[in-house]
Amino acid sequence: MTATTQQPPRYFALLPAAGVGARMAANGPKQYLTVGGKPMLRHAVDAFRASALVTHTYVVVSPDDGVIDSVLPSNLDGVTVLRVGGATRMDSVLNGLRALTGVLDQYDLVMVHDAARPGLTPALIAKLIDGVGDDPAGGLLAMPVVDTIKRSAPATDGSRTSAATVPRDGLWAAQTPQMFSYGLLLRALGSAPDANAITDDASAVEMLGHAPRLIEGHPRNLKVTLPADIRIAEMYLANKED
Ligand SMILES: Nc1ccn([C@@H]2O[C@H](COP(=O)(O)OP(=O)(O)OP(=O)(O)O)[C@@H](O)[C@H]2O)c(=O)n1
Ligand SMILES: C[C@](O)(CO)[C@H](O)COP(=O)(O)O
Repeated sequence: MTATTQQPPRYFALLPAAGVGARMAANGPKQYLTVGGKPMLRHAVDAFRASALVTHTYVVVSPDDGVIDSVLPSNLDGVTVLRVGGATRMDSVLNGLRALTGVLDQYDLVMVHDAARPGLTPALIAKLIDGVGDDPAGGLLAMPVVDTIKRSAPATDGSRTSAATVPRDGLWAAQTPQMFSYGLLLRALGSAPDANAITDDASAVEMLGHAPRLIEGHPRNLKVTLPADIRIAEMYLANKED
């Protein structure tokens, strides 16, 4: 009888960083805004570089990006830039995965993380990896919803009214990283019907009938979306314990 050997899992990071930051309305893409002393994208990349669990980090930028070389010099250990960004977040992630054909194995685990979440830490990366374990459906960081949730309706004067209160039981707000095997994520995003309707990776995996695990994240891992979020992110970045 021959003994079978099982390889330990390999973990990779893939950061979509090809957005324009329309809601931030800054002078350029928000992932390059300085928060807590360095570009937002650099914080996110450095969290993966600081994690002993992560083999390599890939960053997806627009083909015509003129800033990335100054933020991630080509001699930076453990990081590769892929100039294959697309029109939507889903397109950028899918293009990045396709560019890694032959580089990643279908069982390799890929953590997709927004460049616009600078508060990620190696401890949160380890918590996700530990929480998902060997679940073939993968999983994601997320936060249980704590506010009372309202469904709005338009008022005659153009403002909004509260039409109903939606039970918040069981509602979680998705964060990233979201981690899946390379093969599953490629299949899920490759078969998803509408790139504009897929706002995160887990939703494409759910469409294949899988139920990814929810692992509680942390408020410090907020996505910087609106101008006011910059100050909140800086508050967390100033305090490594949060
Ligand atoms: N075509 C796109 C759109 C988004 N992203 C990335 O996806 C992440 C999360 O998206 P979001 O916060 O929506 O970023 P933007 O699309 O830049 O912001 P906005 O929707 O306000 O334009 C960001 O790191 C962003 O750079 C991407 O790689 N490619
Ligand atoms: C992936 C994500 O960060 C999870 O919260 C989010 O879905 C990004 O897209 P959004 O359009 O900014 O909600």
